[in-house]
Amino acid sequence: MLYTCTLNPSIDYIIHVEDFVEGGLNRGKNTSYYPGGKGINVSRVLKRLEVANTALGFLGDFTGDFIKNKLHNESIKTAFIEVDGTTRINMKLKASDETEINGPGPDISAQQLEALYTQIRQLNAGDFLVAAGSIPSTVPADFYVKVATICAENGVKMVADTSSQALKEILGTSLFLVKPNHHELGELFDVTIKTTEDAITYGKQLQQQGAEHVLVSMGGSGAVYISPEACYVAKAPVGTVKNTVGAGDSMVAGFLAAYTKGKSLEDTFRYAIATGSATAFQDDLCEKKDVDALLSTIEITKK
Ligand SMILES: Nc1ncnc2c1ncn2[C@@H]1O[C@H](COP(=O)(O)OP(=O)(O)OP(=O)(O)O)[C@@H](O)[C@H]1O
Ligand SMILES: O=P(O)(O)OC[C@@]1(O)O[C@H](CO)[C@@H](O)[C@@H]1O
Repeated sequence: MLYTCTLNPSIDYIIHVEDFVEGGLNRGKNTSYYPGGKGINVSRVLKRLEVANTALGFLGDFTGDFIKNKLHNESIKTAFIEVDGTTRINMKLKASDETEINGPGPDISAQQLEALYTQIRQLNAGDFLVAAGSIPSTVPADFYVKVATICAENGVKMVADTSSQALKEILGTSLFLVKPNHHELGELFDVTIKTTEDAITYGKQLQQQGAEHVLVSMGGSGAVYISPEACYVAKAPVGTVKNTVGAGDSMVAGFLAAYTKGKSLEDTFRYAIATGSATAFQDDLCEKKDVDALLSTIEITKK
């Protein structure tokens, strides 16, 4: 079974503003509301790629209900723990640049956190757990370390997509997949990643520290994949970019969908890139047909 865990879900409120003026009254043109948060994005894309999964994490109040209802409408199983505060609304402002304002999220009590650890302890060997996104300020900073330890003890394959600080802390435990973008990878080693060669060099160091599969995403420049067997590089397909929010999460979902369906590692990488880019070319997250349409355009080089 596949599970995702989002400690701090969000409604992503996307608003397009022409000629944005800081400090002035701006009138938005089109607006959309999507269930968001990194793990939830992974759940939604996995479902669209026909992979059943269950979304875990914390939700509260009317914004939490919105997210739960949307996920149920998409036939995604959920086992969220209810909290007293209000799940956040993250604003994604589309003007000449993309600006994001992510809220802090509701408080999580020690009992609510313990309830989540109990759920994670109940996962079985061979299950996958995608733990993704920021840690709310009321959750101890060692959350990912604890989850990685529980997963390692129980044979659960953990996928981590989080900040470079949280990633730094879990290195050394056995992880199935990590997917930093090139900025996060650079922060981890206090360097600037400029080229695919740099990404391979530092991605290999992540692998030596316990991550079986390492994907380094590089936005419109594509990605690098350090597999247990070889390194692969791919350019991103060319298209009209509409919304890159969730492109990285989609890449993780694409990787897991292909991997769990038994594709070769090279084809798994191809599917991951296609899924990330298919989302970048849509307003919402991609559908399977969008991914399939891009597959033949992706060239992979083995390094
Ligand atoms: N401008 C783009 N054009 C084509 N593909 C893109 C573009 N931006 C992102 N992608 C695709 O999505 C993948 C992941 O993108 P990116 O490196 O931006 O992830 P990220 O920083 O984790 O994103 P996020 O946190 O918003 O989910 C890329 O490897 C690429 O396949
Ligand atoms: O504040 P965090 O948890 O770091 O990131 C949250 C978020 O920006 O990440 C997703 C895109 O990856 C969005 O759906 C969501 O708004």
